[in-house]
Amino acid sequence: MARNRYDMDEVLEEKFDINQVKRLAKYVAPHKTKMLLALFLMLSSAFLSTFLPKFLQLEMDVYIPDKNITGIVGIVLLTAVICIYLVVCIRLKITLTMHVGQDVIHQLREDIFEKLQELPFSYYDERPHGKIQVRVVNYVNNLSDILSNGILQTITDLFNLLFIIGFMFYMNVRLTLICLCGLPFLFLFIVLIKRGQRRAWQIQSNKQSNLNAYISESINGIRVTQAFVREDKNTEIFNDLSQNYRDSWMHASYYGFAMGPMVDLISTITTAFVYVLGVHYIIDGNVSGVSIGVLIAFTAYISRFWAPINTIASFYNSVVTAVSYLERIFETIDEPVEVKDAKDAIEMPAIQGKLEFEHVTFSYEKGVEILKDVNFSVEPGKTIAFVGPTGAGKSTIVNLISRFYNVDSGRILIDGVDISKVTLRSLRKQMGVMMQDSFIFGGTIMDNIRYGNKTATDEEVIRAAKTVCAHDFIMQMEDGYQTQVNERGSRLSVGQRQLISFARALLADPAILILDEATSSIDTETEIVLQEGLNHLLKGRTSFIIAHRLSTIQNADCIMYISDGGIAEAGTHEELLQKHGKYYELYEAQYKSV
Ligand SMILES: Nc1ncnc2c1ncn2[C@@H]1O[C@H](COP(=O)(O)OP(=O)(O)OP(=O)(O)O)[C@@H](O)[C@H]1O
Repeated sequence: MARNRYDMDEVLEEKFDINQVKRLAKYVAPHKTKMLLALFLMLSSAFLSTFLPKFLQLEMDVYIPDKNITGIVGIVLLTAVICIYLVVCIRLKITLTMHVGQDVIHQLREDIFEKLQELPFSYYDERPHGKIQVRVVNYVNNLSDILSNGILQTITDLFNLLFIIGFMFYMNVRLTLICLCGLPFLFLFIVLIKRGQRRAWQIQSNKQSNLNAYISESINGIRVTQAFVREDKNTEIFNDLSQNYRDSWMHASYYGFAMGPMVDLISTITTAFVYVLGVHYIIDGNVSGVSIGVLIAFTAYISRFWAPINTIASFYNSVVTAVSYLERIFETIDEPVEVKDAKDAIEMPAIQGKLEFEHVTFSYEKGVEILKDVNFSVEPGKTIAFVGPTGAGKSTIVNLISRFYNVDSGRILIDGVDISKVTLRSLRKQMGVMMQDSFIFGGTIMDNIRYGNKTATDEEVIRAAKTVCAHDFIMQMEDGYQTQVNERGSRLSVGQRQLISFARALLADPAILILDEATSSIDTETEIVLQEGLNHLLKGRTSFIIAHRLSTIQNADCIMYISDGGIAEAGTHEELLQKHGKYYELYEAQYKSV
């Protein structure tokens, strides 16, 4: 898939796919008891309420002319009981549907988040994070309305409509047929606007996604923005995106807005016809069975007839809107996980630490090979350093060891086992990875270090922190290890964040340790002390260290110089210096610059 940006719309599905709605129905299915109860309440109240105009007609045509006080009081009492029942039903129904709606939304959100947890790096490489967020939060929230109320209300309204049509036929067939004449016009209108309406809502969801992507990007990059005084330009971009969102929303809403007036227009015309013909029939002398009472009751039914049609039409609008969100939600849930356990994947046995790259070729994007036919072998317990120019592929190699990406061809073996044949969990559990981006999560420093080893005791956490020389600065903070830090660790220096991530990687007690620029922002003095602790700790573990500062890796068992998609040179520090090759040049350049 081509990479997406905040100003690029995502590809839209062509056809309205009813399966999206069916899938949503599956989420509702586990709540069928509550839904059925709510449906019963709604149907029973709908059924009972259809009697009210009939009672009115009886009063007008029979009990009042006959001065039948008992009849009048009876009808009033019955009406009151029905009204109380209706009120109770409505309250109960709202509570039930609200619960179901929110439970379904919760489940959808859980599923989408669970999926996001397993999607590989490549998924996140391809799109702005704001576009992912919008699916989990906004799109799912937008379903709330249809789920909480829409489905049941529509079913009820359909039944309501049937009851009302039944009563209308019972009261007068001719007037009912006149009334029904309006419906084909409404259907025709719906068919005519359907395509445009759907597209409009899809576009609106895209614009919302773009806006969200830009907000997220702007928040993450706010420091750079302010440093480069780009606030005005960013506000301009934001305004454009926001304006696009607004316009697309308005455009899509017009379709919905058009529906109401259309129903009103058709209902007004048909009601006018009913009045004209009704009065005509009354004047004609009740030949068609139309009395004044019948006409009054009938017009009451007409207003009840169009009300559910209006709700059904607006439900239809909501479904069209919801499908444009559902497409995106289910697209994420269905996203194929490229990096996943093979069907017959085995558990990775306890790692001894031998690692082999056999003819490994890898590209992030088709046709752009970053690693070409890479071969090397590492014995257990050895420390390997990768050095080389920026963008050469050092991080890529270590990312492949943890299988964050699949290789295009070739194999990576640990202790002779192809890592694509073992479960990701059993593989990664035995690795400690410290990436370039020392991400800090919101919470305490203790939680952050314990992130990869939930069962580690406080003492173990402190020991890891001491090993990486983080203990002193942590103890200087107001609450020591219990000090709260924000997401990304905004109150910590970059070096402090690195030390915390370092401690986190060590605490996992990994058989294979990967340190990608682990100490790049740490002062030289601390680094020397850290190095001592580290040397002790690296004993017995296979470790891969990426470093630009060559002083950090001089003691490595093997240094590999990565360039041009492969290993240009490999050997110990001394061997490579004697070679007078690229490593030598790099070392000389650094040495001279000191
Ligand atoms: N997620 C990605 N999608 C596409 N290309 C990528 C991605 N990550 C890295 N690359 C490209 O792959 C190449 C190797 O990147 P890599 O991060 O492995 O380099 P590196 O040697 O670790 O660089 P540095 O020393 O700057 O960290 C670079 O040209 C980079 O542009």
